[in-house]
Amino acid sequence: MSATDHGLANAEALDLSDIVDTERYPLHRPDDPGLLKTIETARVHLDREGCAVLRGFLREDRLERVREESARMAEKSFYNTREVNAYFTADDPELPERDPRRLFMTRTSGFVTRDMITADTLIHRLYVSRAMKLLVQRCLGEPRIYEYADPYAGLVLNVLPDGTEQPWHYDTNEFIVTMMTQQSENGGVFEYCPNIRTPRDENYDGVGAVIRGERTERVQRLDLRPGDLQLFKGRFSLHRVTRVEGDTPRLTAIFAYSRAPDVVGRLERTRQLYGRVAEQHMLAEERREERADGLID
Ligand SMILES: O=C(O)CCC(=O)C(=O)O
Ligand SMILES: [Fe+2]
Repeated sequence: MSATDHGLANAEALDLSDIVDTERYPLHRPDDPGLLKTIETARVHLDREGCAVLRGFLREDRLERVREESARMAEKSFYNTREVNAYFTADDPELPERDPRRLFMTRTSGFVTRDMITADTLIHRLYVSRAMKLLVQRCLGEPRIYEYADPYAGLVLNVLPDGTEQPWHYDTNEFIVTMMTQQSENGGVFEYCPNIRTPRDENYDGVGAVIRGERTERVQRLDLRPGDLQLFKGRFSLHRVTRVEGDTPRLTAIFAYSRAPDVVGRLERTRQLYGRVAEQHMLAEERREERADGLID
């Protein structure tokens, strides 16, 4: 045990061998040929279809602990249910009924936020560690990535109990890193349509067909298991988590990193997702408003 290995979240940690399967993913040896190959493969998959999975990232003998920790935290989850389309926009009665902007689905988001995830949990230790950030930035081909400055959103546990789902949507951030910590008995499958839209073409016909269930050949189903690490670029790939069935909630840790430092979520979005806001959200919003008024910058 090194001087800095105190069993708490440690931003300098390079050796994660008590959490990560370092036989398979030797993060503490950045130039290991096997690791270089893993990173190269992840980059190819991310470029081609916006998704890469590092199977069995977590040590097998840590699966039960991470499951227990997250199941305990899940009891503190805040839930919010609303009707949304894939773009999170309001209904527009001027558009034809078949337009995907008019297809509304029930979304229940359940989240445990970073401030409720203690520094001794495995997911918190992973999130802040240097080794994890290095791995993610190398897989994405980014020069550097940062933790969110947001006191809630940087690390969250997503909770999907019986009967809930995450309907078809795009993400607003460039990429997310996730790790399932508890699988549901049935359902809860991650499905995605690689690059179904591009910056120049929304492809409303294709998107509408997928949402209505008419074009299943475009849909890829990912057999995710607890302990797998998933990297996903969700700006252009429509995706969902199918309805969970059974008494065991589907639990997923979401590790949010950004290309720029100091990212703080919007005030109203934060209130909607997590049911409350912190001082940082209010301050960040004031600064944004000042900038919009042209008073600073
Ligand atoms: O839980 C997952 O596997 C994906 C979640 C997701 O799509 C999101 O949080 O935007
Ligand atoms: Fe998403």
